[in-house]
Amino acid sequence: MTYEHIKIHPAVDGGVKQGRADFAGGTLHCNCATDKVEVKVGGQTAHNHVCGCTKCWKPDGAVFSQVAVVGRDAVSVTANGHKLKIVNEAAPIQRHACSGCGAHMYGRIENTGHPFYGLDFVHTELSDQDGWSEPQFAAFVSSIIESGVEPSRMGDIRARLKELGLEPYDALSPPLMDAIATHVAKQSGALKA
Ligand SMILES: N[C@@H](CCC(=O)N[C@@H](CSCO)C(=O)NCC(=O)O)C(=O)O
Ligand SMILES: [Zn+2]
Ligand SMILES: [Zn+2]
Repeated sequence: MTYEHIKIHPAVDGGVKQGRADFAGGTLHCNCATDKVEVKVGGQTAHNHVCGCTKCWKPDGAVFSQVAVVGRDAVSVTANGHKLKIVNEAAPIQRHACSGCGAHMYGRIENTGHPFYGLDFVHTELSDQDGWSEPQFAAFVSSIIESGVEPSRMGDIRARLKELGLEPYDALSPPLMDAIATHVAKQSGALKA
């Protein structure tokens, strides 16, 4: 039995494409026909994953987003930055979206106490270049129900994610959850800083 007919995200539906260890970054463009917002990412991304949460940007028709992190110092807006608007200033991840096409160009954490402060969130499918790090797991899988996916479809969707080698989690992956908990424990004093 294959679950190939279950669509997750265009970047993985045909199989997960491996990244290149020597890839040193590239350029993202929004989906506007003209005056595209351009963002330079000056390094390879990490922790790429598909995310089912309602906050991450998904291409039309996709059930999951695909999102990775990179150091904030590596991210710069190189064209048409005037089109960018922050989706929700109050969210931990401030997503800078193109007001023309809606694509999220980068998500930035401004709270210096956040476990992931220093990392920006980017969607490397907005780049024409090959070599970006491949998605490694599926996060916030149960959250797709919040976007209207029928709960009865969850078994097939999780089976497809496993078939693609994207282990499904209902939060982030265990290493990332451990990193968050370690940060919190160091802040509270439960662990030595
Ligand atoms: N059920 C909620 C979950 C939203 C959520 O917590 N999303 C995570 C992961 S986004 C990238 O992996 C998060 O860190 N959000 C912070 C933010 O969005 O600013 C839902 O689906 O909405
Ligand atoms: Zn645009
Ligand atoms: Zn998300």
